Amino acid sequence: MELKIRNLSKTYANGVVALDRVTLNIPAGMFGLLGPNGAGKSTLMRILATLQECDSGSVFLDDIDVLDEKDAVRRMLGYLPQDFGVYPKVTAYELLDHFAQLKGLSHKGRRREVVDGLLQQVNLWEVRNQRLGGFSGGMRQRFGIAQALLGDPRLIIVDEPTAGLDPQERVRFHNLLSDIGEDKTVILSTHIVSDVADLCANMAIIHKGHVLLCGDPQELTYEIEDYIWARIVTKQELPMFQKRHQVISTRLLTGRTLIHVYSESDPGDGFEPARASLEDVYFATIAGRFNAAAGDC
Ligand SMILES: Nc1ncnc2c1ncn2[C@@H]1O[C@H](COP(=O)(O)OP(=O)(O)OP(=O)(O)O)[C@@H](O)[C@H]1O
Repeated sequence: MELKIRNLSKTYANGVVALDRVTLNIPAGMFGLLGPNGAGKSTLMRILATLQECDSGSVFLDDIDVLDEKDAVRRMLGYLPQDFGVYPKVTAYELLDHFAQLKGLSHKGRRREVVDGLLQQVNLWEVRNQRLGGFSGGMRQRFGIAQALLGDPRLIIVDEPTAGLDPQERVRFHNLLSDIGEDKTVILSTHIVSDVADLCANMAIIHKGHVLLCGDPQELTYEIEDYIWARIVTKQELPMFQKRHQVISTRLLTGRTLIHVYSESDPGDGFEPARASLEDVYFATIAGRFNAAAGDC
């Protein structure tokens, strides 16, 4: 199954251009859509989930015209929105059972099987009779995945699911997503680079409504490897280095600052070749320095 997005554009009534001729191919498996706040990720996710209209462009899910055949898309779609709210006073079991009825699972025995199975899959079986209001952020997000999986969707869209989760909950959530991702198309929108580095076989970076880069995260990291240089500087030295070099990231390291710069040749000034990571790819791309695969998305 492949999702083909062509020249998708959306301008809001206030004049903000959220998407500007976005073109992307999204194959089966886990796909990461990475971009800073305001990049246009949620707008794109909502259009793909048939919840919002675009101005122009086309989207095809294999043969299905996503912008036109909304009912067909909805039958094979699972969606976890960024602001997924739950009713605090009902239990996990009751709410999932309710969503299952809305999805058309009218046969009681069959519904019970599906709801039981999903609660086990997302590891909420033990707490199924507890009220959702008492759930942690991670538990709530896992519940969100359970409802997105109702009806056995082939396309799953999750919008910024790990924001606000603690590291342990994030790992748990990653494991859950990677299990699902094996035989479906999962689009994960996020501004957290490690979500994509840990999980996704393919990715795109979106910024100010434009797709800047796409490809395999490991290959992209490999491509940038020779251009990333590091050194430690003091707080006072930092502005000088920022003036003289293309600094793409700064990180505090026991009171001092580790900086990474992008340079196609040895930048001198005491820099050493650094081991590149997807974070370097991300920051260099956002800074307009790296566009290895632009145009091939
Ligand atoms: N309903 C709306 N009306 C006007 N502008 C909007 C609307 N929704 C989003 N925008 C603007 O469109 C741009 C893209 O927003 P969008 O929510 O798609 O980005 P995002 O990448 O998902 O960011 P975030 O992580 O902050 O949600 C932003 O500048 C945002 O302020």
